[in-house]
Amino acid sequence: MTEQRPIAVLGGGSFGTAVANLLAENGHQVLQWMRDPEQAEAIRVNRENPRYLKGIKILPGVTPVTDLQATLDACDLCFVALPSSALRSVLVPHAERLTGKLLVSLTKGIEAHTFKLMSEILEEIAPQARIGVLSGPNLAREIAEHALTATVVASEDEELCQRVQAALHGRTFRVYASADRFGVELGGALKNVYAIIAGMAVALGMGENTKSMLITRALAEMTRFAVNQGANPMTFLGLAGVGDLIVTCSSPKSRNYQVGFALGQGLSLDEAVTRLGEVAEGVNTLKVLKAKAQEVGVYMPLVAGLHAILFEGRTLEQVIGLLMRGEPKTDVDFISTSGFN
Ligand SMILES: NC(=O)C1=CN([C@@H]2O[C@H](COP(=O)(O)OP(=O)(O)OC[C@H]3O[C@@H](n4cnc5c(N)ncnc54)[C@H](O)[C@@H]3O)[C@@H](O)[C@H]2O)C=CC1
Ligand SMILES: O=C(CO)COP(=O)(O)O
Repeated sequence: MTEQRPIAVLGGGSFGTAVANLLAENGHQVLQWMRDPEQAEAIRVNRENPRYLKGIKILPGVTPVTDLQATLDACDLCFVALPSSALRSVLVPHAERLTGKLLVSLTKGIEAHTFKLMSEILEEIAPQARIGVLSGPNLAREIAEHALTATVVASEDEELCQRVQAALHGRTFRVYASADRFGVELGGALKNVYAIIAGMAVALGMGENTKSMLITRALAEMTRFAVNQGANPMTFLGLAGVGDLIVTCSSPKSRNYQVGFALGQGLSLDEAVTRLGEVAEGVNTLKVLKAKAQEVGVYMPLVAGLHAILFEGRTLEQVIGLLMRGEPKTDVDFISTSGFN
């Protein structure tokens, strides 16, 4: 299935640029929309996005554009790689143009105040659009450098999944399909919080046992929350769950991990975010997730602990003490404890 019309990628950051290049590599004409005309002009002239993906050659099939209306009119398939804080405000003025389009969110965040995932916002803005998400262990720079990578496209709309697979499958990029849009998207949003904790642990010189404990307990916590919200826990065993959790909690290339690392080095949250200069979705997700977990009564000690350090004036030592001395629990939530005599 070849796309007859150009494909849109909304967002001029690192992930939008990496995905635009992948599509162009597969022979598609890509309109990459960004809000900054100077950035678009620089990419047009130099074929590089120096602020967000320095050193990566942007292929001729990618055209940087700044007219969102014209971009949406020209395309049927549209990937949305905007920060979660911007997605709604960018698209609301163009709601009518989205009817019938295939909108695929690449954004891994949760909206403050509404607790909506990005595809839910898309659905609300454009009820007549066809909606999907793409999520997985997908560091933008590694994709751009052609590291072998896999991801998940998730939608109830099977044809949408097939079109995204056809558009993105390539020599170094493999796309799996899932019908569990909610679970896939939730996994991508939640793991950012734990990447901050993992970065912090590394900066503090903690060992591999600690990292493994963190990742595994993070998975337990994420899954517990997801099940409470109605998601299928099995999805968390896939690329968009444990896969993304591993890469983001292990890689200094992850921006959330970098924020955590800077915090572990003693920087304040503001300093850490400023030093990064890119989107770290986990900071906002932490705030909304802590409130939601409390509201629905889901036990999320790692989320509560990081929140206490960043926003409630607790010290790391106090939080570690509380976590390690917490009452004994069973290992895996979803295995019945009736096996004990
Ligand atoms: N970079 C990565 O490795 C991956 C990122 N993602 C997700 O993709 C989303 C976008 O992230 P990145 O591209 O990495 O961010 P980035 O920090 O590299 O770039 C953000 C881009 O958004 C633009 N932007 C900010 N506010 C805007 C607004 N109001 N209107 C229009 N454009 C605006 C900025 O100008 C910049 O071009 C995030 O939700 C992230 O979690 C998902 C997978 C991998
Ligand atoms: O989502 C990502 C990898 O899958 C990218 O993570 P960061 O936003 O932390 O860089």
